[in-house]
Amino acid sequence: MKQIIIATKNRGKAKEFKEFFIQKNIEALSLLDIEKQLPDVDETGDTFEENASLKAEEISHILNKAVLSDDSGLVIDALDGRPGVYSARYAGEDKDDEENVKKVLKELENIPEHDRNARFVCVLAIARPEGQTKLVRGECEGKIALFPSGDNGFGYDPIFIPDGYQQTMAELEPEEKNQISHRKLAMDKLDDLIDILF
Ligand SMILES: O=c1nc[nH]c2c1ncn2[C@H]1C[C@H](O)[C@@H](COP(=O)(O)OP(=O)(O)OP(=O)(O)O)O1
Ligand SMILES: [Mg+2]
Repeated sequence: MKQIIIATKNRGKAKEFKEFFIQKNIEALSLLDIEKQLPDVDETGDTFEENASLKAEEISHILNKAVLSDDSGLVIDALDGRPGVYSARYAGEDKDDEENVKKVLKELENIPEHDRNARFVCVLAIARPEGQTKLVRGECEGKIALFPSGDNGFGYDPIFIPDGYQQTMAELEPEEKNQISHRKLAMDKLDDLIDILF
């Protein structure tokens, strides 16, 4: 089977990519599956595109192979777009999904339902030892719930209600999330580019 490397150390993302790629008969290996010790890439960019490029390019350079990376996060209108590119470290560098969720809910404490619009954003980058990095973006619109519910998924899933649904992403079955998510929408745009990985 063909294999691709996903430049991520996030277990939740890695699981979703394995599911997406297995449907294309491709095995997705994350940095958690690789013996070689790889650095945590500094995500110093101001945009998802910059950070996705940084991660893909650094890991591609070290492994001397084409790799795919994912930079993603939650953009909340009432918070002027925060946590945005800071989503993973919103409550501090020792990131913890639960603390991040708590901080967002606290900041939205007095915000009524109609002002809780948000979107999940996912930018995927393909970097190769030679050739320009390619980027695609997917977005999933929704609202921030008043309190967390559900045990599926990861990150901010327990507080994100996608448009058209009454449940949070964490209450959806993984298969349902994977049909509507920002990551799925970005994956769909990757289809035309995927051959450059091999
Ligand atoms: O589908 C999602 N459902 C819920 N939350 C999500 C999702 N997608 C991204 N998120 C949140 C998790 C994390 O707080 C941030 C990503 O940060 P981001 O730097 O891209 O990933 P990360 O540091 O966890 O792993 P890595 O950089 O190794 O890929 O957005
Ligand atoms: Mg990260």
